[in-house]
Amino acid sequence: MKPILFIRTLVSEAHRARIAEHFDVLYATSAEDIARTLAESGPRIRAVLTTGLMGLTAAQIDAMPNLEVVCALGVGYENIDVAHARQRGIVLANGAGTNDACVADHAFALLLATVRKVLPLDRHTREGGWRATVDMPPGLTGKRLGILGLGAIGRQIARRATAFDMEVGYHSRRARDDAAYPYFSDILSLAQWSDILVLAAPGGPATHHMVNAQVLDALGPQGYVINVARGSVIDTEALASALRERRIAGAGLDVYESEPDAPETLLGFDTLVLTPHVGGWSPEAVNNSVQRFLDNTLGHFAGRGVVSAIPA
Ligand SMILES: NC(=O)C1=CN([C@@H]2O[C@H](COP(=O)(O)OP(=O)(O)OC[C@H]3O[C@@H](n4cnc5c(N)ncnc54)[C@H](O)[C@@H]3O)[C@@H](O)[C@H]2O)C=CC1
Ligand SMILES: O=C(O)C(=O)COP(=O)(O)O
Repeated sequence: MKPILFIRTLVSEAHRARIAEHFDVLYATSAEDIARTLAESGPRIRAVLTTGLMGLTAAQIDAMPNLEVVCALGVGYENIDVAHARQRGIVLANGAGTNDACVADHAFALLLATVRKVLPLDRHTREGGWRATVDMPPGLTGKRLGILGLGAIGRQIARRATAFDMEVGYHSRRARDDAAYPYFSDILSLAQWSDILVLAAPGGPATHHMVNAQVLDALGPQGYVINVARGSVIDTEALASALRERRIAGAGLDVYESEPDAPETLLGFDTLVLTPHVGGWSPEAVNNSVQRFLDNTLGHFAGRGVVSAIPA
């Protein structure tokens, strides 16, 4: 008999079919359907697939007394009640390293579009404008790129920046022995040094509003911020004020405090490039993440353990 898996986040039909070779799948994505599934089948569920955004609450965990393993499809797990799950002895795993290249590509897509003003120039061209009437956008060569979080994604961003002949610096919880880039012991000094600040650290309380008015002012009127991490890392109101008062030059955002909506206060700026949390979204990256989910859960049920446990 296959173990019963509850998928509580959007997963394509093709991927669900692949997963169903190994599990009996219960699939629910709306709040109502999730509540009904838990009420009807909670005790039968042995595994859950969710995401950082969709999470899993303590009450939901308690509705599944025989739950053994919870997996986040992607890397982030900020809305999974990890402490509660651990208390219950539930194994936790994520898709660490499955989408890093894709997210780094996307960070660069946002970075280039923002700094080289691609969207306003596209509009200008379609309206019959030509180059004499627009401000010259800056180039990237020789610019300083500051990275918050030199993990899997941060390193891929650093490699790409090096290929663009940019200087790279970073701030993480600690300096890394295996990275030659200059380390800054706090975000403020990194922002003071940087022309462009790229955020690639996890969400959650430790990074909440790390990028505030002071950090944006340290970046300065020629500075840019790119966020592919989590919306909570930037104080949205402080960013809106800095853009309105031109205290920074622009921003590129893939993630928001108000997901799944982009905040109203940001929609009017043409110094801003927005995408709807698609940084880890490519056929290749999603395939990797689904494969990792299978490796994790099948490893667990075969007694080998998961491949990428969420760190303690
Ligand atoms: N836009 C998107 O679609 C995606 C966003 N993400 C976000 O990016 C984050 C990072 O992903 P990975 O690089 O794969 O994870 P990772 O775990 O490999 O790297 C995280 C890095 O952040 C640093 N960090 C953690 N807490 C910190 C703190 N309080 N202050 C400073 N640095 C801190 C760590 O030291 C580490 O270097 C994920 O947690 C997720 O929130 C991840 C994938 C897709
Ligand atoms: O890997 C991550 O953390 C991501 O943000 C990717 O999105 P997802 O978790 O698949 O909703």
